[in-house]
Amino acid sequence: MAIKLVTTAAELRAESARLLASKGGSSQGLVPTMGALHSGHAALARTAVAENDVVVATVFVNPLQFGDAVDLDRYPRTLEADMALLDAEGVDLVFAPSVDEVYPGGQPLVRVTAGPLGEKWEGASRPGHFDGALTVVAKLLHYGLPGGAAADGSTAAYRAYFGQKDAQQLALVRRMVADLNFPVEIVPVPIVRSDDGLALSSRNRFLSDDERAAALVLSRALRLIESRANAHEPLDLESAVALVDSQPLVELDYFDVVDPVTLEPLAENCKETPFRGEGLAIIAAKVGPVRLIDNAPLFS
Ligand SMILES: Nc1ncnc2c1ncn2[C@@H]1O[C@H](COP(=O)(O)OP(=O)(O)OP(=O)(O)O)[C@@H](O)[C@H]1O
Ligand SMILES: CC(C)(CO)[C@@H](O)C(=O)[O-]
Ligand code: BAL
Repeated sequence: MAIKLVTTAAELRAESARLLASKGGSSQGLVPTMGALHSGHAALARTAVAENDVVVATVFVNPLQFGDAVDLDRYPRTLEADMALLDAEGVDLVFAPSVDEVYPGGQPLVRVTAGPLGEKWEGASRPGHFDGALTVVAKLLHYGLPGGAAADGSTAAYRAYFGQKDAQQLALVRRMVADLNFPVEIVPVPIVRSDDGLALSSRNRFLSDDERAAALVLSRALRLIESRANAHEPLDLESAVALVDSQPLVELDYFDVVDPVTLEPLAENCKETPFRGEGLAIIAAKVGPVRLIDNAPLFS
């Protein structure tokens, strides 16, 4: 394997500086993950490798963003397989720190607050989740800063890659980077799905065969809304909700069409009259033991 594993911030900076110097590189990409990698993560890594001279992936299951201790304990940890997947995509470095490395004094006293955008949708079901996620993303973005400077004193361009599957997380990361002037470009990567439409997620492995089959109703409901938007028809959310509700193994949490930046619901008249404009259809549901999220951008 060409890929190298580092576990401390000091090693990461030194290796990043060494690689940028040896490749004569002028850009570094960061791919933050919680591990248990699948083809969705591979797409993030592939995009980062195509656009940067040096690519760092991080694998860290962040306790701060889990409200539920059971969810944290059972979160899959598969570092060896993760390294092989990232190596195959051409990633240079994997940063997989311990909890002590990231939070040496225990839980941090000072944290990032996600604000009102962090309290709706996923935030309403997972209180504190986005404060925890943004706090670690802030730290990861700092860890992943390109090491060293080129001989002419210039520093490398810096990009970080996030999946559109976690649309609220992406919107919040963009706000944090804009509001707090982080020197990094945030690059969104489209959702990767199974052939049958299910959005890939590390948690899908906890679905039974029946639950997995039932979970397909999420992407089907999104496709319904998407086809109506494309045809400039009224979105008729009620009938899509009824489709989800017809599936007894699926417990719907929310389904709405929102502004893609603010995540505020579009006005009712935008949903009830022939659709024109831009929106994001978002859905979350519990299927058996797993909370699933999915979304679809609408342009018309
Ligand atoms: N199917 C997917 N398509 C594109 N990006 C994805 C997909 N799944 C995850 N990602 C992105 O990968 C990054 C790391 O996500 P994470 O490690 O939480 O994986 P995950 O599969 O979303 O896990 P879980 O669903 O269990 O939270 C995030 O930016 C996330 O949006
Ligand atoms: C961005 C992230 C790696 C922070 O822990 C996590 O929320 C995730 O995997 O989406
Ligand atoms: N992919 C989002 C991280 C989480 O579910 O905690």
